[in-house]
Amino acid sequence: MSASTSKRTTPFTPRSTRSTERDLSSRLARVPSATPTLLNSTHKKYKAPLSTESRARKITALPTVPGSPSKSRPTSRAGSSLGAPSPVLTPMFPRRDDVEDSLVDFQTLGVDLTGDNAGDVSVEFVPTEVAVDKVMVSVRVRPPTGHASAWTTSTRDNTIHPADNPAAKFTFDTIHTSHPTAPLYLTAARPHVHAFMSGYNAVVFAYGQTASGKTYTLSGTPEEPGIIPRALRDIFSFIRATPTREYLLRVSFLEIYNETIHDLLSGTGQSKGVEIQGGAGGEVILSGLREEVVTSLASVKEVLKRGEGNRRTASTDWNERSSRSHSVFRVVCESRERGDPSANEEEIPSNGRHTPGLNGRQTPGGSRLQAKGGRNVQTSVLSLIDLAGSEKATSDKERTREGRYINTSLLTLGTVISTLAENAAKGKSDHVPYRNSKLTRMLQPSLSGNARISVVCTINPEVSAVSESTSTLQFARRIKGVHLNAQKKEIVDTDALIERYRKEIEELRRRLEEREQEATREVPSVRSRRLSAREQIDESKAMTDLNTRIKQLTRLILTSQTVGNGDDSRPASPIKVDFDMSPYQLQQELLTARLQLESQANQILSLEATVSSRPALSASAPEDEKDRMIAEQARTIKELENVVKGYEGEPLRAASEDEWQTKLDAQRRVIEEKEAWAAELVRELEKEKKLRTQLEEERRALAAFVSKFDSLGLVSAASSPVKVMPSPGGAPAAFAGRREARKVALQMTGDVSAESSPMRMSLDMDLVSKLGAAPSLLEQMPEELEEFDVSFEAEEWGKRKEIFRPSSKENVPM
Ligand SMILES: Nc1ncnc2c1ncn2[C@@H]1O[C@H](COP(=O)(O)OP(=O)(O)OP(=O)(O)O)[C@@H](O)[C@H]1O
Repeated sequence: MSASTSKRTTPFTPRSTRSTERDLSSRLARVPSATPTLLNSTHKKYKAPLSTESRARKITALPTVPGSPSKSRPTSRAGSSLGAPSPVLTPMFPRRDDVEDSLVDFQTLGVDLTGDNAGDVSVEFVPTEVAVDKVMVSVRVRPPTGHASAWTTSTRDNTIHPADNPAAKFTFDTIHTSHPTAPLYLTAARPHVHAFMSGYNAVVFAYGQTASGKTYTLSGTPEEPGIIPRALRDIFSFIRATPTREYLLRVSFLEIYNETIHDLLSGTGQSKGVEIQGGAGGEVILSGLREEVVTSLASVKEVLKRGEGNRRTASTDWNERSSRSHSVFRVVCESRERGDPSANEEEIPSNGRHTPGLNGRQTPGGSRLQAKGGRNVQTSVLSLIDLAGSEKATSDKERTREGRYINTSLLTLGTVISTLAENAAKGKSDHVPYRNSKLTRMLQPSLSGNARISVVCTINPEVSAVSESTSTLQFARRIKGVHLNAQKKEIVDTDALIERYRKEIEELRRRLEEREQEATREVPSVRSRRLSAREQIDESKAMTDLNTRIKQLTRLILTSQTVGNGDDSRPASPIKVDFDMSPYQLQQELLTARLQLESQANQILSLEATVSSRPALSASAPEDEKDRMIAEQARTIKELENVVKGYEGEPLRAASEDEWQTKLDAQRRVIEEKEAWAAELVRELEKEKKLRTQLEEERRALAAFVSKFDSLGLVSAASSPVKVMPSPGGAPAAFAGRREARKVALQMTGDVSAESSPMRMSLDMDLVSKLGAAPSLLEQMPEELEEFDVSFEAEEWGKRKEIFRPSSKENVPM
C-alpha cells in the first residue's frame, strides 16, 4: 500500500436507536483476525472449523462462486429440479426479449416506501423475484452540488439524456436521483438477495466514474446505509420468515488492488495473497481466502467493519476518499430442509446437559438425522461488489499507477461484457477474455450466466464529467445484452459445512450419551470409590467439553426459531445472547470456564490429599470405634502441645530431655578433645619460639665474633710482609682464603674447638637461611665492613699502583 493510501473507516453503523455501536466496537477490539483458529485449538478432540479457512486448505475446492452443477457427486431426485423456477416464488417480471421493455417499477413491489427509507427496510419478508435471464441495470445520478445537473432524467419512463441533447436518450430498468438508498435497494438489490437465499448465485455491483457514488450506494453512511447492510438485514429476515429450512452463513471480504487479491479479513500484513484457481465444472476457487461463519446481524456487521477498515482508499483530485481497489463482499449460504420445523431441535437445556436417548426420549436430531448420506443442500453465493472508479491520469504518480490498473481491469470488464452480449445477440461463441484481469476471472462463472446480476451505474452530474458519464451509460446498455441462466445448486453435498456440522453434532451427542449411560450404570458411591478425584474431574470436564461443543455447533446453524431479530442490543431469549457473540468471545468464555474448572480441580485434589492423610475410618464403623480413634487423636494432639509449651512432668518431655542430654554430652566430648589438641599446638608453638630466639642470639654472637675476628685477621695481614694481591677469584676467593687461614690459626691456638665453635653453625648457610636468620657474612660484607679497608693494589692493571675501593652497592669485581 502506498504511503498516502489510508484505511477506510467504516461507513456503516446501524441507524436503530437501540443499536449499541459502542458495544460493537468493544467486541471488535477483542476479536483477533484468526478467532476461529483459537477456538479450534482448545477442542482438539472434537474440533470442526468454525471458519472455513482451514477447510479450504483441506478440500481445496471451496464452494465459492459455484458454476454449473456438473460436479461428479451423486445427485438426489430433487437434484433433477436444477434450474427449475422456485416453487415458492413467482417471477415478478415477465421474460421479455426486449431488454428496454423489461423495466421494474418498485411501486409494484408491495413495499411501503413512504416510511423509513434509511435503515430497517423491512421486518417481514416479502417474496419477490426479478427477470431471470437479463442483467438488471439501474442508474443512479448523484445529486448535484451547487449547480444544475448536466443530465435530465425521467423516473416515470426511466430515461436519462444529457441536458443539452435529448436525442441521446438511454433507457434502463430504474433511474434514481435521490439521496435515500432504500428505493434503489428495493428494486435493484432486494430481489437478488431473495434469489440468493433461495439458492441462486447473485451479484450486485456498482460501476461508474470516480466520485460518482459507488461506495455511497454499496456501503452507505451511518445515516444512510447502503446495499450491503440492507442486504444483510434482509438475509436474517428471510431466515426468520422461513421455518421450513435451516441455514449456515459464512462471509468473506476481499479487494483487488493493482491486480493482486487481498483478503480484507485476514488482518493487516497477515494476508498471504489469494489465488484464483479453476475448479470442476467451471467453478472458480479462491484459495487462501478466509471465510467466517456468521450467526447474527451483529457478528456480520463486525466482520464488515473489520474489512472496511482494511480497504485501500486515498485522496485523489476528484474524491477525498477514493477507493483504490475493487472490493468484493461475499456471503455463502448453505441451506437444507428441516425435518420438523415445529420441533425446536436447537434448544438445549440451560444446564448445558442434553441427554438424548435417556428416559425413553427421542434420539438426538430426530429421525431426520438418521438418514445416511444426508439431504439436499442448497449452496449459493452473493457477491456485493464496489468497483474502483475509472479515472484520468492524476497529479500523483502512485495514484496514476493505481488508476492505470483500475482502468485496465474495467476495460477488460467492458470487453468481456461486449463479447458476451454479442455472443448472446448473434448466437456466436467467440472467445471471452475472462483471464485478462483478476476481476473478470473471478466473475467468470457469474458473467457466464450462472447468477442473477444487478448493476447500479452511478453518474457524476457535473458538466465536466459528461463524457465519462456517457461512457458509463454505454457500458450499462451493453451489459443489458448479456444473457443469464442462473441455476440452483441443490445436491447431496457431504462437503457442505452445514452437513459436516450436523454430522459432528450427531457424533458428539452419541458420545455424550454413551458417557452419561456409563456414568449412571454404577452406583454413585461405588463409582466415586473406583475413580480418583482427578479421574472424576476429567470425566466431568470431557462431558462439559462435549456439551459446549454441541452448543457452539448448534448455534452456527440458523433457523427461524434461533436467529436473532436483528436487534443488536436486546436479545430475544437468553440463548440469543450467545448468538450475538463473536467466535472469539465464545472462546474467551470457554477459556475462563476452563480456568475455573482447573482451579476447582486443584482444590479438590488438595482436599483429597487431606482426607487420605487421615486414619481410615469408614462412615459405617461402630460408634465406640470412632470414639476410640478420636480419643487417640486428641491424646496425640495434647502431647504435641505439651512439647511445644515446655510442660514438665510428662513422660514424653522426659524422654525428649534424655535424648537431648545425650546429644549435649557427645558435643561436650568433642569440644574437650578439640581444646586438648589446641593446647598441645600452643605448647609446640612456644617451643618453636624459644628455639628461634636461641638461634637468633647465636647468630648475633657469631656475627660479632666474626667481625672481631676479621679485624684481627686483617691487622695481622697488614703487618705481614706478604702482599695481598688481587686474585682471579676476586673478593670471595680472598675471603675464603682468609677464612681458611683463620681456621688454621684458631686450631693452632687451641682456644676454640673447631667442632664446638658457633662459627661452624653460622657458616652452615643452609641452616641459617632455613631459620630466617640474617644473611651470611659474605652477603653483609659491603655494608657492615665499611670501616675496614678492603682495597687492593692492582699491580697487574696498567703496572701502576692504584687503590680500588668498591662502592657499598656494587659487587666486588671478579
Ligand atoms: N446519491 C448520493 N447522495 C448524496 N451524496 C452522495 C451520493 N452519491 C455520492 N455521494 C457523495 O459523493 C462523494 C463521492 O462518493 P463515493 O465515494 O461514493 O464515490 P465513488 O464512486 O465510490 O468514488 P471512487 O471510485 O473514487 O471511490 C461522497 O462524499 C458521497 O457521500
